[in-house]
Amino acid sequence: MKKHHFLVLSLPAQGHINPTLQLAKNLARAGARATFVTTVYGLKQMKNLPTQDGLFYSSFSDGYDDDTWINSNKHNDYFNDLKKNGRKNLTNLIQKFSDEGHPVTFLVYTILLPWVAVVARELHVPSAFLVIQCGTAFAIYHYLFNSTNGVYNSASDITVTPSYPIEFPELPSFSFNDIPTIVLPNSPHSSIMIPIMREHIQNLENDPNSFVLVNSFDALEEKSMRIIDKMRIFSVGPLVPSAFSDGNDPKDKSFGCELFDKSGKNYHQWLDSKLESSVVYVSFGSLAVLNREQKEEILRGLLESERPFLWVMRKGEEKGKNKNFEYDDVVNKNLGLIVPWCSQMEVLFHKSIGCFVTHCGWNSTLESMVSGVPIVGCPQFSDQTTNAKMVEEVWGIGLRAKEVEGIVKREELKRCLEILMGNGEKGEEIRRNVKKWSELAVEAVKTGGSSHDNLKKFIGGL
Ligand SMILES: O=c1ccn([C@@H]2O[C@H](COP(=O)(O)OP(=O)(O)O[C@H]3O[C@H](CO)[C@@H](O)[C@H](O)[C@H]3O)[C@@H](O)[C@H]2O)c(=O)[nH]1
Repeated sequence: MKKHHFLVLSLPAQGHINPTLQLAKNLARAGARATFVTTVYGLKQMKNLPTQDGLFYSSFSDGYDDDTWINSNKHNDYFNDLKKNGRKNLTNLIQKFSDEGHPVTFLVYTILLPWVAVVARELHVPSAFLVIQCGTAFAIYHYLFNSTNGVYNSASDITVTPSYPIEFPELPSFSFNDIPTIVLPNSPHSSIMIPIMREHIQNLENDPNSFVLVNSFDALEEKSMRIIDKMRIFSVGPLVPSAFSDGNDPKDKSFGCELFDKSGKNYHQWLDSKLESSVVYVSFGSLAVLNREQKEEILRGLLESERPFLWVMRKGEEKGKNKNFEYDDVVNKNLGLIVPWCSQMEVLFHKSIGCFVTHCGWNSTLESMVSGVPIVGCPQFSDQTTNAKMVEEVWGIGLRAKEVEGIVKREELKRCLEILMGNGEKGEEIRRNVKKWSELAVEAVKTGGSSHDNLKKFIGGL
């Protein structure tokens, strides 16, 4: 079999790096050469990178070598510069690899980098879009942007409102509230994301040398994947460290790159002191910022539900504009533990964890599923709304908390926790589903499982 050299590209956001780097590790483990590539600034932030045979790192300049795009409030300018600088600098990087005797044979790129497909086409290198959201979100993007009958298929108008709900065979209806917010007209991100998603779908339609890799698995989303014809799609997930999934590489215990400082607090010891399945784990990922009212309601709900909790509040979130937040009270009275960051996979696998209150970022959703922990979904933006719907209505592994004027109130949180962690029938049914999906997820990535075989087929067919 031809020895491939994959460049696997991601922007430096935690939720993007984790699955992308994991795919690079899996490709290297399958015998290929895999180079994980991000921006110059991003690579500088990535400390203690995992080492593995066949795994390498590199970077290209987006023109912002001393800062991160996430801090910039001029996202439109950033994405224009990224495209311009990225195309030129990635082309140079590919030439450099060729000069050094490691020609690039395949490009894999993530959601914010659609122009990589153009570089691939120009250089006659095949490429794949790695979908790091759920396959159903991708099916929705395809529905909206495909050039045959997509609502947004014309290059200009992004103010058109598609008619909702969207109906797909064998899936529940997707109303306005269930669609990834990034493609809703007038959402804060739509002026950037609608053109990006259109570009992705149309690049894939126009390039016979293109593939789609999805961080999902066949049993979980085959109905959604069936909606899209004429694309070569391989589900290769869940992309989580091997020690937590297929077990083939017990040393692979973490994604391997954390952009946030972990706590000095010993949350492991704290978790060890708690009863089995008694702790509520709360985290809203690496990007979402909750407003003060929402934090108060979650805090009240947790305290009133009288269950111990471990809450990830990224640095700065607990202070500043949230002055009245009773952070110190919680810490001083040892009611729960608030940490600025943690090893989420390890936490989810800890026997004391009984439930995950999450924004339903796709990584958190999959990680919770693999670990067998039921979910209270409190989606904030992007694909999180779609994920929360699937969690509740399709996979039955949790509940989507209901909002009142955009806020999940304390009573609602208490209600969800009581269902998921109490003794009622509904909770038992959800816990049974969680166990089922956890087993199926692990089965998919084990040798001979669908995702394992899909990756082999994908590499073997190139
Ligand atoms: O204390 C923490 C908190 C999080 N994580 C990890 O950080 C990642 C967070 O990813 P995700 O749950 O997907 O959330 P976001 O960081 O918000 O991810 C962005 O990217 C995802 C992938 O495209 C989207 O699904 C989300 O909506 C989008 O907000 C996960 O792997 C977690 O394990 C930690 O390791 N420690």
